[in-house]
Amino acid sequence: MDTDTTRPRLPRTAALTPGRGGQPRLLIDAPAGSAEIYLHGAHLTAWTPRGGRPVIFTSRRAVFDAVAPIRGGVPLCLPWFGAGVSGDRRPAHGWGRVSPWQLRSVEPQPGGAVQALFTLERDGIAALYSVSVGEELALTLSLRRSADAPTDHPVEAALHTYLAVGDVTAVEVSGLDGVHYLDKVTGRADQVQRGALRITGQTDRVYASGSPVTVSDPAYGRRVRVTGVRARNTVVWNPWSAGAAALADMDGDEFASMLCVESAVVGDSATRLEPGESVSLGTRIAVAPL
Ligand SMILES: O=P(O)(O)OC[C@H]1O[C@H](O)[C@H](O)[C@@H](O)[C@@H]1O
Repeated sequence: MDTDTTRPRLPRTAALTPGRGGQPRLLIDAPAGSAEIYLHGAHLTAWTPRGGRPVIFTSRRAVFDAVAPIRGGVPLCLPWFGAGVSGDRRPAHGWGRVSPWQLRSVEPQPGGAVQALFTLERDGIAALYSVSVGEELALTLSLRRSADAPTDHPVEAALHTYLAVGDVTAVEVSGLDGVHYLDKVTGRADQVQRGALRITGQTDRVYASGSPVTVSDPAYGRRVRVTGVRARNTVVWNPWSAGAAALADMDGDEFASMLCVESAVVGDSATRLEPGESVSLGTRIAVAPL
């Protein structure tokens, strides 16, 4: 008899098994799509719509030791992004991606999807993360400051999605024309995107828009659409060869097969939560032929 009361009942389309490094991960094999989510960071490392090819990039050098953040997939950045608004917060991108989350439920959804819910409570913040795996991937993160917690730093969050692309130098990123952005590579604020974005070098930009962004990928013959939900920012990141070479958990050539398009609420959009208040942020990812 299963006496583990912390483990929810799973439908036949899901299994909780040891993954890489022996780390616990949820496998979902729904009629409309499959996915893999590690409890460490509630970190989704794979999503494939039924009959399609994988949409999410995870580095072949990613570390699965329940300590380091996982390189690739969808790191959850919370309750701050990078070093936070104050610029001195550690660990980078907050504690969400390096904490063990609890799996609360896994339920079949209409249309052949499966939804998994994860929770985490720390430092006066209760986080709820919903992952809906189907023909589309829908991720929703809610953060609530506990009623008795003192008001703290402004809250930032990002769904730091690593998209798998056939050749990053050939992709075109549309949906950002005319949007203001902070260029973190040059340090220049208040830049304006003109036309579609092409990736021709190290790219690290925080755009002031959460509207849909489309990555057209001729090498894979597909368009991947990332739609922010209540996102006020979109971060676009590629480390390029030199940046990837400097990362211990990414091979130098892997920069060419990924592009991060992150629905976010960061920087000037950070929210100061009063005790009992909450904020939520989502992203929806869908694929269509080119
Ligand atoms: O190396 P990580 O801590 O995972 O961060 C990877 C990247 O995340 C975001 O996209 C930031 O905008 C970048 O500045 C950062 O380099």
